[in-house]
Amino acid sequence: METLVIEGGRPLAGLVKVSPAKNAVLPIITASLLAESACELEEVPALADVETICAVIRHLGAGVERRGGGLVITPPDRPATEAPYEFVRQMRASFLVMGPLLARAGRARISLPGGCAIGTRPIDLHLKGFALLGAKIAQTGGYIEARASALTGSRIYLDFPSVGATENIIMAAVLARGQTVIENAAEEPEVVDLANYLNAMGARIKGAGTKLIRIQGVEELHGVTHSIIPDRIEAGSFLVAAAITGGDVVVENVICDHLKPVVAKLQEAGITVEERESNIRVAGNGEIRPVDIKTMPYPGFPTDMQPQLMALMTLAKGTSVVTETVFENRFMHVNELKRMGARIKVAGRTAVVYGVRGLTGARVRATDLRAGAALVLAALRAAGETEIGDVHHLDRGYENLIDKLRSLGAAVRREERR
Ligand SMILES: CC(=O)N[C@H]1[C@@H](OP(=O)(O)OP(=O)(O)OC[C@H]2O[C@@H](n3ccc(=O)[nH]c3=O)[C@H](O)[C@@H]2O)O[C@H](CO)[C@@H](O)[C@@H]1O
Ligand SMILES: C=C(OP(=O)(O)O)C(=O)O
Repeated sequence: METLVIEGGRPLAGLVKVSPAKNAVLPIITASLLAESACELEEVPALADVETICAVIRHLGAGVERRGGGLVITPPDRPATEAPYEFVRQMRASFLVMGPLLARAGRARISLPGGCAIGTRPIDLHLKGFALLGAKIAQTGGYIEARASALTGSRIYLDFPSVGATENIIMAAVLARGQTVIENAAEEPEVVDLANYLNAMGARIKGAGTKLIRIQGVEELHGVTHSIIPDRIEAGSFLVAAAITGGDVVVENVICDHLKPVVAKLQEAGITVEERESNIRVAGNGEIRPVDIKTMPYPGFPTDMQPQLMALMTLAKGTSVVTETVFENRFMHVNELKRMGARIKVAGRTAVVYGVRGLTGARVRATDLRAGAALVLAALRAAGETEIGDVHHLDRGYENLIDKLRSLGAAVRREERR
């Protein structure tokens, strides 16, 4: 088993550059299937999830080529229409090919994504949207099959502002006949980046970034060159790394607006945060005040930063309450943090974190991507050595994590251990 071994207790210092956003690049890669000609993405992070989505669209007939740090995607004239279990099992976001395939090929057969460590994660809202656009949906043998001879614009109200459903419906609707209106749409910056990409390709999407998105269908889309927004969750994770170690770090390549809820919580916790045009400096002074956190859809506090903030709160001077409203089971990191000396009690969707004076290194296991990030953060501050198992989860979403942490002075290495 591959593990990360971290010798804690070193304040991080220096400058770290954030990579392009995983959650923006994945739908953008699938949206490239909608174009009639090649698309170029200027900088694409080397992440396991990016490899997976590229394998999916290659399987569908697209050409995908690395060019420098970017990707050139040549969409197929007639895409294959099936995304098998092997891909969707590896990564749920593979389901984001369904919208483009319905739009381009009029049919799609995609393996039903299962639940995962953070929740059951149904796809009912995606399917409701496709059905309202005129698709016939059936489920057989663990696959969702959707067919539509022609999609027609419709009014779609989402019961919850699901990021994936908003993106998948946008991608299905851009080539539909007439107008689609998505109400209670997700407002996440990654939805906006996808809409900007599609609009540059010739789509007519208005209102992305608000709760009401209007899409006027067009005949066809053409290839473009696009640059992906910075990863706000990677950025937030480094901000917490500086805070938890009492370090002084400049996090470069950020859009400050996207980080408002995270920065606000760090400031409330007594951490010095200086926001500049494209970077944020964080200086921890060793003392962390307790803060309460409630995860919400954007612009609320992001669920993808909840485990990392909880790691910080384990060392606060007092008690914090963390409420997870987006996913029903996103507390798998709690027991692992407890192995390092944290005091946390969970009741339903609420965790009460009683700050302790210090954490100690231990053998722990990453159960998912952000749970893994929380353990890395705790380990950076803990006394002694922490060994984090199942690091493949971190490879999904943190590009060059070890090099970036080392450049800030962390003692971290990757090892094969039993
Ligand atoms: C690749 C990607 O971008 N992943 C992000 C995306 O995931 P993802 O797009 O899967 O997250 P959603 O916004 O769809 O999910 C939010 C909530 O809605 C529920 N739901 C969703 C769809 C549906 O059809 N029915 C339903 O009930 C989910 O179970 C969950 O409880 O947004 C999440 C919420 O910000 C982030 O944590 C993920 O990092
Ligand atoms: C939950 C996450 O990703 P995914 O939706 O791909 O599981 C994440 O990035 O934290």
